[in-house]
Amino acid sequence: MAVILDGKELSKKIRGKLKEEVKELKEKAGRPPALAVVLVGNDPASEIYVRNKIKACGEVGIRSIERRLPANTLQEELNQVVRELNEDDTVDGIIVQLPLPEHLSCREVINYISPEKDVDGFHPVNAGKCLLGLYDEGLMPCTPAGVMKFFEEYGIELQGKNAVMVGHSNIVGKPLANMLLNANATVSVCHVYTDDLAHYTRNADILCVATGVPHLIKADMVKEGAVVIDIGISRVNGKIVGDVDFERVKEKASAITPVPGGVGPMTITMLLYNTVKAFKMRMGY
Ligand SMILES: Nc1nc(=O)c2c([nH]1)NC[C@@H]1CN(c3ccc(C(=O)N[C@@H](CCC(=O)O)C(=O)O)cc3)C=[N+]21
Ligand SMILES: [Mg+2]
Repeated sequence: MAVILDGKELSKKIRGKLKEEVKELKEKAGRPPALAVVLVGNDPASEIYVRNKIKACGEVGIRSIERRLPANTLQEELNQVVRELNEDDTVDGIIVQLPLPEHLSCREVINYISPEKDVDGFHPVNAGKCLLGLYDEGLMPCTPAGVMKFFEEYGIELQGKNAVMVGHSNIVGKPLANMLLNANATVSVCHVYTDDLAHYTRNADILCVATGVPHLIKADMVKEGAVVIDIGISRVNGKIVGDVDFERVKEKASAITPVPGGVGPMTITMLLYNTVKAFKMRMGY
């Protein structure tokens, strides 16, 4: 049976350390690190995610600012809100909760976020630093960074391993594939158009899946002893499920992340981590 990679437990450990650090930083700077969350419209899932992020900030002592805008906000108005947050010296991190209403461009607003406050790591400047492996010089996207923390924490070797990334989104698949490559894994990137997906996944020592297709990965698609990272999150009949058939795959894998309780909590933990990092970089600490 596989080792369960526990994102709640690892989050607790990292958040505990962050809380201590925030306390010291607050004394030194005379103010705490601050995260601004911009939420456009009232998508119920986004409301929950934003609430969870704000709660997590409170738990480690990060100040949070919620900027709520109506669903019919114009692009120019949204861009303007970001510009104001860029100029506010007491704000260290800015995120614009996705997805945005149809008429708004996320690419356009992300380009307005000052790269040093881009705690989602979505700005092209941070994407470039991620590509180059300049992790310390910028802010890395939270979900891929959280996955890399699992490998670190559990001593999972990447060098020379066959790593397969299923999913090629800009926020997860591409940056995570790139981080695995920077760690000297041999990386294949697959996606919904891949012919014979199982051919790739069966050869994976490290299998990362971020497609949003519930239970796409069945046990017969997984190599004995593989490390399986499930980054999918869907709701099926009111139940949260990942992209991996957890119950069967866990019998075959050597390590696996559950959904919920795996990558999800680590995403929020890395958002807190990035906010503290942005604060330190901005203060010159
Ligand atoms: N600008 C922006 N940045 C994001 O990082 C971002 C976003 N927009 N839009 C939505 C997605 C999704 N996302 C998740 C974060 C945590 C959990 C999480 O903590 N999940 C829990 C379960 C939560 C539940 O019960 O629904 C878990 O997996 O255990 C899930 C999903 C961040 N996103
Ligand atoms: Mg076994």
